[in-house]
Amino acid sequence: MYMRRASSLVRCCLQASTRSRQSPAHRGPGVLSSVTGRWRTRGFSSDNGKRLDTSLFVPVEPRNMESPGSDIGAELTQPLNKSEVLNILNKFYRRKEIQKLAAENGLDARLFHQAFISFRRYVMESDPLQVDLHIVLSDICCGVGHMDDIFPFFMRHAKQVFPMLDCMDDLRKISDLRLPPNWYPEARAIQRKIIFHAGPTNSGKTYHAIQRYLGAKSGIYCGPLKLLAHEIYKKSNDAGVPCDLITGEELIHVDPEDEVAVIDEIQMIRDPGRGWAWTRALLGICAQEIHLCGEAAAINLVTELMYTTGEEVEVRNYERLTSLKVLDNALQSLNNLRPGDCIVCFNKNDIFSVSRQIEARGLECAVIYGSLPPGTKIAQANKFNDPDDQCKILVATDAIGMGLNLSIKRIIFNSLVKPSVNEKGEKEIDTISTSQALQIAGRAGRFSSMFKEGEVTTMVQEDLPLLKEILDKPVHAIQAAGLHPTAEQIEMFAYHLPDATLANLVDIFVSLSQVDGHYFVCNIEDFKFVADMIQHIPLNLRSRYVFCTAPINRNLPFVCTSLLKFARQFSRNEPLTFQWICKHVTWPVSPPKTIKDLMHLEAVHDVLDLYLWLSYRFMDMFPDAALVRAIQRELDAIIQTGVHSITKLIRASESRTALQILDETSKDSGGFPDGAPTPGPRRIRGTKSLPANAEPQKASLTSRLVQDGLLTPDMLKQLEKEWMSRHQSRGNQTRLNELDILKKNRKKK
Ligand SMILES: Nc1ncnc2c1ncn2[C@@H]1O[C@H](COP(=O)(O)OP(=O)(O)OP(=O)(O)O)[C@@H](O)[C@H]1O
Ligand SMILES: [Mg+2]
Repeated sequence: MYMRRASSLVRCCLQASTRSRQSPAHRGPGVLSSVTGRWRTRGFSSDNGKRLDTSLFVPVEPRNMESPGSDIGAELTQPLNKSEVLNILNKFYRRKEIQKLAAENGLDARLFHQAFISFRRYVMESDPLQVDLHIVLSDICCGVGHMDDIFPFFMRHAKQVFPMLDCMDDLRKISDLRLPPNWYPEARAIQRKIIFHAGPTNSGKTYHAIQRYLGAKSGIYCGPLKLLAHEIYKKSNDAGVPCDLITGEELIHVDPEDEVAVIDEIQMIRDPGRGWAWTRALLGICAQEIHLCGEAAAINLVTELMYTTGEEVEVRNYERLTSLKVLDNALQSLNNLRPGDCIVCFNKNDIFSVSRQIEARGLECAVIYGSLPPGTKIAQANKFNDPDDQCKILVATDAIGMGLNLSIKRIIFNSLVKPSVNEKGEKEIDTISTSQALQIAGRAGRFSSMFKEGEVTTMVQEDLPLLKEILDKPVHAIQAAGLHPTAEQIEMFAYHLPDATLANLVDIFVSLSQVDGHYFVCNIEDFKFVADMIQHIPLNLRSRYVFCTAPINRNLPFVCTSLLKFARQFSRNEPLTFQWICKHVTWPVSPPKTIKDLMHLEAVHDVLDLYLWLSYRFMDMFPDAALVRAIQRELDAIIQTGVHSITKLIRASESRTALQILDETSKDSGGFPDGAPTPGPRRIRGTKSLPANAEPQKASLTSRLVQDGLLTPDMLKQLEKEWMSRHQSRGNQTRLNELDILKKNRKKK
């Protein structure tokens, strides 16, 4: 997220490259030597000690090499006996010397096998066979040649199947990420002053950096959360210093140099998914003064990185401005809530469930989670912050977890486990880190708020010792900064490997890449996901790369299919007009009636965000940004009213959910799994999720069964289990969410 002090919105359009590409295979096989001993190149287990994953090398269908016309080989020698040739080839494959030689030429066992299969097929199926190879095979059949003489031909073929064998040195050079500072010559051309504002949460780091930003002639602020960016945006405009707001993770290059740049929450540089954006900002921003704000754990790394740019770092340390106390008692019951409490959950379902229970106690609460539009988040935050508003409880995800200034007295962790994606791109569920816990806890007792002392605790007593343990752990110094291959690097890779898909290119890139100890390559799963999704759409590489870096949530099917449609329309060179996008999102939209409607509207908001993000990059093809921004604001307002009465939506969803799930269950299982109902209680008592006014004659089979008392709680549980296992594989996230809500509500009963 970037904020720029300038009067007009800054835009950037990446230029599409039209450079023609030529595959190494087109350059011809070169001169072959039949002296096998001379076929030595470097192996792949590589100079940097890192083993290349050759499973990423996707074989390419070899191009037709035989000369047209008559079978000159047969005329010069004799026709080949195919079964004899097959026998020779198989022996060739099994020879230890050949395997060793192949390995020395870059073919590990896997590649050797794949290349051989392809070579054998080529030899057996070519008619006529290349003259030189025909002669060599004929000599071997006659006992005047040696089997090893096949090797050069085999290697020539292998290089066609795996073109990267021929350009490993080039590929290694391109993917050498050991000097990232050199990627930003404009920034290297100026001497920047780096000031690091270090300290715990709520110590005034951002405040001091922003004071300088406000005083400068021009400036840029970069931060991790939309809500935080809005906070700064508002502060700036309130102070009479106009500024613009740009969202999206990509650093937008603009020509003029700024006087001041603020990069907030610099410790995010270690983030396995997004760290690269901080590295890029730190190394690439052209400003006379760069103000970094964040945890002291980043000081050493930043100082080391700045040695390589020749820039000195001035560290300013801050102390916490207010006290923060970890309580000895958990909240235990929502009956113990007090004004100024914020319950932090790590998934949306818990948000809905908790807010519903709070409302059932006659209390009003504000709700903030990541996928809400900024306007809605701000409205909810304002409502909670407003001393005259009766809404004094906040239920939020860690969307409030960094840098924000809210009127929170006490943070209550609903749980301490959070799903995340690790360095390898794998999903994990783990307890939150000390840094995350400190950041979230640090929202309590903000200096600027009415609560000058912060408190932190958990929902359940058993979690409290763990919270204390997490908070007491030292935050280790950050070791490495994230990197991401640039468009230029990928483009150079594509030049050498024109037949590889973009996802395959980045995989090979990451596998080959060399980084020094100060950096790591961020996980690229989201990038690859989009790359695979749009692979079949004809796009030039630059445009394809831009689409792949679009910040989308790949768990939202509507957003993913929208990106796909955008890319398709783009590839046809048909501008995505306002009418087109309205039709696509079926604008105008109705206010949400259920949580599912709300989620859909959030996804529509994301789609409009995507449009705007792409419009910065491709102005001509996404020409109606102003109009889209206008309907996005309207949509934000519609979502705001929905969230305002979120508990009503939850209630509506609950009653629908029960029937929907039961319907689904009956459809999927074809009625009862065992045929006859088991004996037991005749009625599910207090199942509030069934509508009281359901008409028996119109209700679904399952709801009638429930009403007739033929479905017992145990049977329902069993059905749910089966339904879950059937649907899990289909990734029907919304339904599962709804089911979760239902289950939690039943537990309450
Ligand atoms: N010297 C000051 N004068 C007035 N207000 C201040 C001062 N220092 C900090 N504040 C206010 O205190 C609050 C906390 O400060 P700030 O947001 O800068 O903390 P931080 O160290 O950046 O915290 P975090 O690590 O959570 O981002 C803000 O509302 C800020 O405006
Ligand atoms: Mg801050």
